Amino acid sequence: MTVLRIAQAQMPVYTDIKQLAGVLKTLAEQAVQEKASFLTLPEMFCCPYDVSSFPVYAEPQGGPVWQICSDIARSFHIYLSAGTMPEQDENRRIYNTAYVFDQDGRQIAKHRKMHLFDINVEDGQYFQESAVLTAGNKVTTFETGFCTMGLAVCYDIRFPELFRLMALKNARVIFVPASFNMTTGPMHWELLFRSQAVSNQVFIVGTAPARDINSSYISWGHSIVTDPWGNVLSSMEAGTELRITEINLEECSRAREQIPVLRHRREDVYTLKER
Ligand SMILES: O=C(O)CCC(=O)C(=O)O
Repeated sequence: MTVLRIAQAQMPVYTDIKQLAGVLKTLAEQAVQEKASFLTLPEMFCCPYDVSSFPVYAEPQGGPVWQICSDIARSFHIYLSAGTMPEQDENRRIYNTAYVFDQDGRQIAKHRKMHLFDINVEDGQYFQESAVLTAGNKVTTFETGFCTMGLAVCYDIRFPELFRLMALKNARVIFVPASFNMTTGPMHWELLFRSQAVSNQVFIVGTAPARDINSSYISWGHSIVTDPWGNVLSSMEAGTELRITEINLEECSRAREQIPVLRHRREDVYTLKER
């Protein structure tokens, strides 16, 4: 099948697990009514985006929020890109982790944010994820009934090598749960999504939390879908919204045939390899 419908939930952060379960159920119901095959959630949809909160809300893979997501995917028979949540491993290390579940509720992908968000912009945003988080070290692609897809988290979008490696593994759609801010959002959000999409001739689906001006970190919102030609197919404002976007996977092949940049790489001069 070449056409697929993606439902993106730009939603507030819910820390109460019962409330979260109810909201996700409603979102999944609406997504299914709209004939979407995928539902996507934002970065840290179940935990304030704040270094002091990550250890408080961290759970192991298979924990309560993970279980709710798996149940939602299975009950509504929908693929779920379950944003990210703080994940704690057996050594008490904490990661910013994205999971994807298939329509039977099985986990089919897991990506631990590979590039930690440590920035300090003069008169703007400061953040130091590395104060509490550990970086992942795997490039993540996975198979679906539609095509190979990829997964990255927010700041990862600034690293063209990662996106090129996913494209070389034949990813045609890349999910990016993300939460840019009021400094870097207006400057770089759309530019980065468009540039990674056009350079690698992939669809990129960026899903952000709804803006909450009372939180310590204010989300830019603007959840987005970009296509393999670098077009913006969908772009939200900052508020809560469930947005459906239809994508035609044929566009990936068309872009790659007509402007064959992946084939034109000069591997005799430079190489990019995954360790
Ligand atoms: O790269 C940026 O400007 C924002 C990144 C970010 O907010 C994040 O990684 O959570």
